[in-house]
This record gives sequence, C-alpha cells and structure tokens, in this order.
Amino acid sequence: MSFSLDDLARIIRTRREATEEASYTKSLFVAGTPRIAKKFGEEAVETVIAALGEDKQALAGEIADVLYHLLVLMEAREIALTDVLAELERRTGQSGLAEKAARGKPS
Ligand SMILES: N=c1c2ncn([C@@H]3O[C@H](COP(=O)(O)OP(=O)(O)OP(=O)(O)O)[C@@H](O)[C@H]3O)c2ncn1[C@@H]1O[C@H](COP(=O)(O)O)[C@@H](O)[C@H]1O
Repeated sequence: MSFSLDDLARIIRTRREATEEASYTKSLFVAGTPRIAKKFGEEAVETVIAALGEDKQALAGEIADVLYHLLVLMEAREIALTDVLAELERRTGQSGLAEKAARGKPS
C-alpha cells in the first residue's frame, strides 16, 4: 500500500478548482471553515462512539472520515501537513510525560 496522507492532501488541494456539483470537498470549501470544523467535530464524536464498540472495521471507517475532514480543515486554514509533521518530529525529542511535567513551571 503506497497511498499516504500526503496523497490525500494533494487530492483535496486539487478540489479547490472543482465545482460544488462535482466535488464534496469543494462544497466544504465553499461552505467555509465553521462548516468544515463542525463536520470534523461530528466525525470525531462518531469515532469516539465507534471506539467504544467492538466493530474495528467501523472504527477504521470513522477514523478515515476524521482524517479526511481534518485534512480539508488544514487546507482551508492553509496549514501544511509538513508543518504538522515537523511539529510532531520536534516532539520526538521529549516524552509526553516530560513535556507535561515541564509545562507551567516558572522559568
Ligand atoms: N476521503 C474522502 C471522504 N471521506 C468521507 N467523505 C465524505 O464525507 C461525507 C461524510 O459526511 P456524513 O457521513 O456526515 O454524510 P452526509 O450526511 O452526506 O454529510 P453532510 O450532508 O452532513 O455534509 C460523505 O459525503 C463522504 O462521502 C469523503 N469525501 C471525499 N474523500 C476523498 O476526497 C476525494 C475527492 O472527493 P470529492 O471532493 O467529492 O471529489 C475522494 O476521491 C476521496 O479520496
């Protein structure tokens, strides 16, 4: 399997040039960030519900919906996947617990 989130982000970007009639993604761009953020939130809640159930295939489907809507949201707000990955890479230098412990400490 060679398909990546980067490939999906690219497909989503191309839909900026599509028509609303031909593209669900374009219809989200036209509706704007509040609508996209709401869809992302709905899909996240559906993922939470699926995570509490036994059906792993259904959960994978909800996670796919979340990732797609997150990438649409990122494109709408011009957040590049590479920038998010750079932030995640930066965080690999420290464990989550160490980062949490360092938070809010007076310098
Ligand atoms: N991965 C996805 C993807 N995942 C989910 N969805 C859509 O997200 C929507 C999910 O919304 P819901 O389940 O809430 O269903 P709904 O009631 O139809 O949605 P609303 O009316 O509330 O907006 C559905 O219309 C799905 O088809 C996606 N739509 C597009 N993609 C990818 O984006 C590409 C471009 O799609 P278009 O922009 O439609 O050409 C596709 O080839 C896919 O690769």
